Amino acid sequence: QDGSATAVPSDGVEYLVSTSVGGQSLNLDFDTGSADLWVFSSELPSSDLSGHSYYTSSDSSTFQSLSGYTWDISYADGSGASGNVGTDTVVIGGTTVEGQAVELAEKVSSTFVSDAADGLVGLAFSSINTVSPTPQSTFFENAQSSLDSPLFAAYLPNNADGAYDFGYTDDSKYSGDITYTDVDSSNGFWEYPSTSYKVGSTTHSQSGYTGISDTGTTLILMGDSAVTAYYDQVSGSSYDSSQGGYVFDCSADLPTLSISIGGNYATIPASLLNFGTASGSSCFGSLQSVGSGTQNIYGDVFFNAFYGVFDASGPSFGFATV
Ligand SMILES: O=C(CCCl)NNC1=[NH+]CCN1
Repeated sequence: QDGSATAVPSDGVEYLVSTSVGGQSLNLDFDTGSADLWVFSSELPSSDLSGHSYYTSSDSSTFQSLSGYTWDISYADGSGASGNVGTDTVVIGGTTVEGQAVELAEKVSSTFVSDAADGLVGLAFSSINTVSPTPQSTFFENAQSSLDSPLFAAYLPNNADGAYDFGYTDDSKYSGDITYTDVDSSNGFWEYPSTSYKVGSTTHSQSGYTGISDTGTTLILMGDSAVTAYYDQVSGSSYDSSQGGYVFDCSADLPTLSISIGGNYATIPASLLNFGTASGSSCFGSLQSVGSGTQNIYGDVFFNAFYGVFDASGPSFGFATV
């Protein structure tokens, strides 16, 4: 059954979706860059639970334990969590999955304790699900057969309520056409070639690079050559290790950044490339370094500008202007 769930921006870092797990409501972070559905649970130390809603399996009449199953995930930003596993009924918007693998946290890293999310819904491919001894399917994979089309879409406008649509694309949320590109899911991500970019109107190549569409990452993370090329065009910008990235004067005139998605450019407006005040009159850039490797990560700032369509037939990824 198709449906749409509201995604609420939370302290500018993520978008949370109210989700029912065994009849218990939790605010979860939908993450197209990972494939585990995990929740804060009553098995955590009580000191980790303050400020969070959490799942208590013994309060759910539909919970079934998966005896001996465990999970342990580490994210690219260094955060992580681990615990045990069961199944329960999960409802998101109008879409229900019975027997969904629900990963109960027994441990979470400090970032999650201080973060608003009560857990994550992984929407990447189950080839990277961390459950042992048997990787589990994602909510989307389990829901696919009940959807009109095997796709979901992310609508995450800047500083405003957005949505995740399941089973259909909603043309009231974008303008123009949706441009699709083939996805290579061999690494478990919604990944595609991303071999060039533009800083303003100047084109640069980044041969061999790919991009990953990742709603679980906040910023746009690219290779150091692209980041350097961009901030070379922002007078007064600098890398400030104490702030953890590139900063510039808040009055700086920023160029646009166009990223290639398959063979097509998506242009991020300059306004979205200023992530906001770092300290005093210095502002933090929405473009930062991904570090090593050739996989760029296109996070929520990308989705602030583009409606993103994740289509399992193909698979393919599509984008359209918000
Ligand atoms: O871990 C990544 C990067 C995958 Cl390429 N994204 N997902 C996520 N969830 C929490 C922090 N980051």
